[in-house]
Amino acid sequence: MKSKPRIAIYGTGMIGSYLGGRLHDHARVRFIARPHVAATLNEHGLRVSDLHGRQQHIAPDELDIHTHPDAVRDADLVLVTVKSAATMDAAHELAELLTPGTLVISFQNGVRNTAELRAALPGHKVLAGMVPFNVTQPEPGHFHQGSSGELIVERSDALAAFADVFAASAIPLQQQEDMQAVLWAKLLINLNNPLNALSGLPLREELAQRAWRQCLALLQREGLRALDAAGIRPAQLTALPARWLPGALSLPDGLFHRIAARMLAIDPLARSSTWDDLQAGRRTEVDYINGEIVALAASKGQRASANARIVSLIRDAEQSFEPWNAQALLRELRDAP
Ligand SMILES: NC(=O)C1=CN([C@@H]2O[C@H](COP(=O)(O)OP(=O)(O)OC[C@H]3O[C@@H](n4cnc5c(N)ncnc54)[C@H](OP(=O)(O)O)[C@@H]3O)[C@@H](O)[C@H]2O)C=CC1
Ligand SMILES: CC(C)(CO)C(=O)C(=O)O
Repeated sequence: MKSKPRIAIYGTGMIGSYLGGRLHDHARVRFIARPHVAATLNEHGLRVSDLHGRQQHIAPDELDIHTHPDAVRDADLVLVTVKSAATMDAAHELAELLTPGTLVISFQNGVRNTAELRAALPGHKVLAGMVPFNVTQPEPGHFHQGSSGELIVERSDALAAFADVFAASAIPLQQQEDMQAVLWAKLLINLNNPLNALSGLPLREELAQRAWRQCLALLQREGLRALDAAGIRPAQLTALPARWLPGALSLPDGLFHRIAARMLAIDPLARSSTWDDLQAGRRTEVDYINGEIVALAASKGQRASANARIVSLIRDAEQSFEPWNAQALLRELRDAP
C-alpha cells in the first residue's frame, strides 16, 4: 500500500486548521502553529464541519502540532496559510528548512504571495492556490466552512501525487492554467472584506442590504477599470462574469434576492477574514486587497478614490473600531476625492 503523503500546514489559523482537519484521514498532517493556537488544539482537539452537514472530530492525541518551523523539514507538500503580511517571513523560514524540490502551495488571498514565495524558494516548486469559501471558528478548536466552492490550484504535474488525497478529503483541487486571472477575480470579491468588517454584520445580512452592495459595486467598478487598463481579464468565479457583478449588486433587494440567491447561500454567522483580524486586534490585509486596486490604478494613471478611502478607514478601524451605517459609508465613498 502507498504510504500517506506528509503535508505541513504553515500558519495554522482558520484556513490552515480547516484544510489540515479535512486532510487528516488521508495524509500525515503536521500543523505549524503559534503557541496559543497549539494550546487550543491540544486542549479541544480539532473539529471541522461545513454547511453541507459534514462533521469530523480529531482527538488531541491524534494531532501532530508543532510551534517551531523546524517541523516542516520532511514535508512532501507545504500549504502556506499565513496572512499576506506574514508571507515574506514564512518564505525565509521555509528557505532555511525545506528539502530541495518540496512542493509548496499558497492558499492565501491577494495577488503577490506566490511571487514572494517563489523569489525566496528558487529550489522548490511553488504553486498559486485559491480558497473560495469562508471559514469561521464558532468555538475553540471548531472550524466551520460557511460557504461553497472548490479549491483552485495552478495546473501542475507535481499535483499528481496529491490530487487523490484532496479529493478523498472532500476538498478536491480544481486545476487552472491562468492563476493570475483567478487571483484577481477573487480579489474583486474580497473588495467586500473591509465593507463586511466595517458593517459589523455577518456576510449574509450585509449583502442582503442594497446600500452595502452599492458600496461593493463602487469598489468593484474601480477595480474592473484598473484591470481593463492593465489588460488583465479576471476569471469567472461566480454564476455571473466579474464584469456583470457591479450591475447585479446594485439591483433593488427583491430583484437581487431572486436572481442572486446563490450569492447569499452563506452560513448566517460567517464574516470576512478582515472582520476576524479587527476583532483579534491584528493588522488587516487591506493593503493586499483594496490597496492592490489603488496601486494598479495609479500605475495606469487612474485614481481609485473609493478603494483608497476604504484603506484609510480600515487603518482607522485597526486603531479603534466603530461600525458604519451603510448609507453614510456609501456617501463617504461616492464623495471620496
Ligand atoms: N478566513 C477565511 O475565511 C478565508 C481566508 N482566506 C485567506 O487565507 C489566508 C489565511 O487566512 P486565515 O486562515 O484567516 O488567517 P489566520 O490569521 O486565521 O491564520 C494564520 C495563522 O498563521 C500564523 N502565522 C503567521 N506567520 C507564521 C509563521 N511564520 N509560523 C507559524 N505561524 C504563523 C498566524 O499567527 P499570528 O497572527 O500570530 O501571526 C495565524 O495564527 C489569508 O490570506 C486570507 O485572506 C481565504 C479565504 C477565506
Ligand atoms: C471567502 C471570503 C470571500 C469571505 O469573505 C474571503 O475570502 C475572506 O473572508 O477573506
